[in-house]
Parts: sequence; C-alpha cells; structure tokens
Amino acid sequence: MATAAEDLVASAKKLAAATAVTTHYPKSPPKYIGIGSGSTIVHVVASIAALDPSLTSSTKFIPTGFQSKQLLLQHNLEILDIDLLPPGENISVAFDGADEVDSQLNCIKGGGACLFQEKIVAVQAEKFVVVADFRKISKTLLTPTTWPSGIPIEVVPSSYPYVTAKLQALGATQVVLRPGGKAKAGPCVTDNGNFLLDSVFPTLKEGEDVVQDLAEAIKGIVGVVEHGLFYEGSSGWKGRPTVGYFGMEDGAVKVLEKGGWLAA
Ligand SMILES: O=C[C@H](O)[C@H](O)[C@H](O)COP(=O)(O)O
Repeated sequence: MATAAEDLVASAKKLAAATAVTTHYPKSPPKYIGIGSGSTIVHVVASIAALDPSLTSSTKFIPTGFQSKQLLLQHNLEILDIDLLPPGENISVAFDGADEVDSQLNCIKGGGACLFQEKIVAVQAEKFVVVADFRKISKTLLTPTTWPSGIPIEVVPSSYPYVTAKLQALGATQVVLRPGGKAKAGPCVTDNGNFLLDSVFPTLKEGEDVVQDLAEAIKGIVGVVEHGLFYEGSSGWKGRPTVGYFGMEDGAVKVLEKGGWLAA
C-alpha cells in the first residue's frame, strides 16, 4: 500500500501533467507529439488520451523508449518511431519528465535510462514541456536533491572502464556502472544496447556556460554516446525545456519559464 508521502508525490505529478497538457497540447490537431519516459509521463499520456478524439486521432505520437511505446499502445494512440519523422518536419510539442531541474530550466534526465531517445526527440520539438513534482526542483544542478546518483551517461559497452577513468579525471567523485534490475545479472542495458555510468560531480556553480562546459567535456570523451544534461549555452540549444510544470506539496502547480517562475 502506498504511503501518504507516495500519494502526495503521485497526485502532484498527476495535477502537473493535466495542467501541462491542457495548456500546451495544440488546440488544432497536431501532426506529431513527442512522449517521454518515466512515471510522470504516464499521467501526461492519460491526460492526452482523455482529450477530444478530434485532437488526437490524426496525430502520430513519437515515443522515447519501450515504456512510452507500451503506454501509447495501451491508450490506442498512433505511434511513429523517431527515425520515421520526415526530414525537415518538427514535433509540435514534446512532453517529458525530469530528474532534476535548475532555476534556469537546465535538467538532468535519464533516470529511466532513456536519455538518448529523449534528447533526439526534444531537439526536434518546437516546444519541450517538462512535467515533474516538487522534489525535482533545485537551484543549481547536481545539488543533492532526490537525484543523488548524478548525471546518467550512456556509453558504448566496451568503453566503460576508459570513460569511467576520464570522468574521474574531469572531477567526478563517484561513477557507478548502473546495475540491471533484480532479475538481471549484469548491468542495465539501454534500448540502444549501451551501458550507463551514473556520475556524481560537485554541484555546478551558477554562471554562464557552467553546464555547457561540463556537458561538452563529457561528450568529448570517446565512447560517450550521450549524457543526461539538457541545457542551453552560448554554443547552442541542447534540449533545455521551454517550460516546466511542477506539482507542489500544497496541491498547486508551479510554472517555470526561462525568465523565472510565473506568478501563481
Ligand atoms: O530516462 C528517463 C527519464 O529521463 C525520465 O523522464 C526521468 O527519469 C523522470 O522520471 P519520473 O517521471 O519517473 O520521475
């Protein structure tokens, strides 16, 4: 049976999801909508499935992994794999969860091992809407929150000892090869057949390009496929959300945009 604290988090996610969908799902039928992964996206998909069918029946929904594909199937929403998005076409809105979000909307994602697919969908979306609960809010990234395992980094399996050493040289204080589930002997294998290194770095200072500097250093290591930093820096946009919806403990939904928190 769920505890009172678990119930509080679940209802915060649900309310934030409903508010985000009501506000950002297009008012005329969109061609493509991106669907992220995790426990919060379950509520987003339920809210989308409850919309008037005229808004969803001609839409193709692009999943970011096995779990979100199954969710779309359960709700009879039409699926399109991201590699079939025609070149030059954009996704109207991508909805997703997050593990940690800073005051500038930079995120850590990948707790569910779907960060690569999530990023390739996010960067092709005209609008990227993140939905989360109050536990995910932090002032600066890598501040201990409920996401103490750090940045998930997807690596080609044969490279993991090398990448581990390079991450430590970059300042990581802990690098853990993510284990598989209870019934899996050996590491977690992503939907792309890769491993994940959960890497704790010291809290990032506030300031221009601190997230970008770390992100680019990680991405520069041979063997790294992608990392869970979704951000924007002076060299470009790398998946920072357009807006974040957060279900709060008091039943309110707070909205964070690039310029700061919107007044309730
Ligand atoms: O790989 C997984 C994702 O980045 C999820 O969106 C993230 O872990 C948030 O998940 P949840 O909604 O379960 O907190």
